[in-house]
Amino acid sequence: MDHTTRQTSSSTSSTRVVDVLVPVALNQNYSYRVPRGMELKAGDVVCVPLGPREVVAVVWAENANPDPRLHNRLKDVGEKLDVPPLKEELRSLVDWVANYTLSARGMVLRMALRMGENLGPERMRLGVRLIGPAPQRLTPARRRVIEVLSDGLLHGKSDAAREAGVSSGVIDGLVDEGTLAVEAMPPPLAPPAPDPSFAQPEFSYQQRAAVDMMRTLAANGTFHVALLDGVTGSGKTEVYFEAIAEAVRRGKQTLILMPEIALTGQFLDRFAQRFGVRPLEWHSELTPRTRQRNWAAISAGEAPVVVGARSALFLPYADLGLIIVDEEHDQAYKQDDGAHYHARDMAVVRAHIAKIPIVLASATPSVESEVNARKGRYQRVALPSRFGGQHMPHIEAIDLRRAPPPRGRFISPPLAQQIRFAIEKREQALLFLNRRGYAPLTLCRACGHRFACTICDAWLVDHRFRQRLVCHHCGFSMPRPNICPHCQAEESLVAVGPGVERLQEEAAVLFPEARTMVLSSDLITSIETLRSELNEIAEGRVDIIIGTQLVAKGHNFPRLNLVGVVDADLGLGNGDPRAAERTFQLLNQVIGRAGRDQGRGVGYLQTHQPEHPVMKALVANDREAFYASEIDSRERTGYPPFGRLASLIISAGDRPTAESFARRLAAVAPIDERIQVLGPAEAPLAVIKGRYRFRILVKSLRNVDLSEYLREWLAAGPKTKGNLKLEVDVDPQSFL
Ligand SMILES: Nc1ncnc2c1ncn2[C@@H]1O[C@H](COP(=O)(O)OP(=O)(O)OP(=O)(O)O)[C@@H](O)[C@H]1O
Ligand SMILES: [Zn+2]
Repeated sequence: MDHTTRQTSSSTSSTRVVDVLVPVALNQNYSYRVPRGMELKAGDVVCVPLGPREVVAVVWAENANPDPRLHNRLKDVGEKLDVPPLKEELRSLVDWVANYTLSARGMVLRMALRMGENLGPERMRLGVRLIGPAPQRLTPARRRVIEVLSDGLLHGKSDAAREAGVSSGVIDGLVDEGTLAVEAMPPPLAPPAPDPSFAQPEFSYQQRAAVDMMRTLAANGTFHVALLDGVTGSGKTEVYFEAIAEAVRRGKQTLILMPEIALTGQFLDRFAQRFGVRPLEWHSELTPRTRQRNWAAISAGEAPVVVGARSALFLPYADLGLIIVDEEHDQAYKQDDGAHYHARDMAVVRAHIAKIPIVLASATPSVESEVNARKGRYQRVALPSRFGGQHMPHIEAIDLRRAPPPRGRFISPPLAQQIRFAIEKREQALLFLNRRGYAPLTLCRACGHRFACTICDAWLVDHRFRQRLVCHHCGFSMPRPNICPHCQAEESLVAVGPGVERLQEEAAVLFPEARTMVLSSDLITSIETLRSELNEIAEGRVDIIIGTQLVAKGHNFPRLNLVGVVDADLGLGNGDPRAAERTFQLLNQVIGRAGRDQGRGVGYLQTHQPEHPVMKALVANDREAFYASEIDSRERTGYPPFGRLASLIISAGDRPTAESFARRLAAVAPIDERIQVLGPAEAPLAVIKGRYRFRILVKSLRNVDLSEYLREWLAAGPKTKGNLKLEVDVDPQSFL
């Protein structure tokens, strides 16, 4: 951002007052006087004093009737920043999301203002150029530098040092000798815009119909929701690229939301193959400087296509014309700390406010989107078969009651046999287990002592690679002791149950010649290393991939034909109303990694309940059966989308305080026959980080304004004091 041209306040103030929203945990606007000579309108980004600090904030409205008695106590707007104003469309979104989720408006605004305002101006980059003869004392290092610069062009100073393999001191020495000259580097050129005609693929007959719908939707440019519902490997990405191409042709910006940044690596390359350049990225791993540049490019309209994680939804696009939500069913779209919002749902809201089209893409749509498509509220764009004549994977259940693995092992004999065949055919196998670490529980064989977190209601998970026992809820960790702390027995501790690290150990014993790789979010050191590991897999340099849900979605590994789900029952039966949906989606996604390129994909589900409707639907490749039964049961029980839910989570440093507050709150819930208030009940995760937790579940008919009901209730209810905390989660995804 360029701060060089800005208007600063003059000492004399007019009587004009504006209402400003500051990005802190506050709901209301603050009034500020407008210094004489400063032009301000709604949406302008300003600096204002807030207590002892100056904060970047946004003018929300003119205050036509300021209270004259307050006038002398108001502070002046400090300065107006030279950035484009936040458009009406984005301000409405901030208000809408805050109102719906009961979050402070300032906290929602904050997501739009991640512009890196405290970084200061960019440092000028210095370059060097060869201008004079070689010096008398010509060391090998100096010779290498001269060689690198022999083209006579300006090279970045640090680039030149790196290329020549020397320290910057060697370069400075050559500058002193008059061999090289230092010059300022010109500012980096903006990357070229994506070229919509760069490399358009040939589409199959089935894809062509979908592509036509995508182009029409993007060309019409009005609010419209399409559900791009295509089986894994059907070419959804290629198809929605055509909507993007159309938006680019029309000079509009596109936002592509992805549930996880882990997925974006291969995606960036595929995008570049289609459009000639990579899109701009937006996620939490960007360096502050890149974030600053990208924010500026997005708000100036210089970024035609942005791919990002959920927070990218709140950026100030100059001219947004299309939103794509990839893997729309993914629960990672729900943010559960700070403002609780669902990025897919809020993306539909943004599209509606901005009057632009939106595409929700998935092989296993959420039940909500599926119902919307069935009712005709969303347009279904279907790709029912895979691209290039590839078959859908064949799925079989392995009944663990009949074919159990040997004691202390987790891979059943039939699955081991299939992995062996795959390796012999020089194909890859993926073992999927959604459990990080080595073992979910450690206990003492002598006294039965189980290692639990001291401040959470959770077992400590054994992480052998890090050699620690770790709490997955608060991050507490300790070395794995040699002696039981309870009975002092030696060598008595045993790992119970599998995690991905333990599976790798088992795979190494079963298939000693195979190259294995574990992929799990806790083992990722940086997004770059993850991307290179995923590349290694794609290039076939790994035989057995062992992974958590990190590998389940979106990836394209050409040599992978076998997927073994080690514990298909893991996500079922935990009391979560969405357990069946989640399990169906996740297993469908992970098995969908198989057989995408050549050969037939197969998936094996190790399960204790092969007769469960989810397993039966997967084995029969009958998604209709799954949706029919799930939709029917939601309708009967009044669960979303046929009814609405909200959670109130009350926590405190001690149990009685949390419980009594929760009871008092529940007692004053307004009576409404359309609404049920369930609880309070102790949360399934009763203690996290030393905080005792209770939950109240609110369930209503579909047509009730649940947010408004909650607001009235909370306004009348007891106030939180001390370390009591009340969190509101509208449309909860987690019930823990
Ligand atoms: N028209 C096409 N021409 C060439 N290749 C294509 C075409 N359509 C799809 N493909 C290729 O088929 C593979 C699967 O496509 P893609 O990844 O878009 O499917 P998808 O539906 O997004 O899958 P998933 O839901 O499993 O992530 C990719 O390698 C893609 O490049
Ligand atoms: Zn803990």
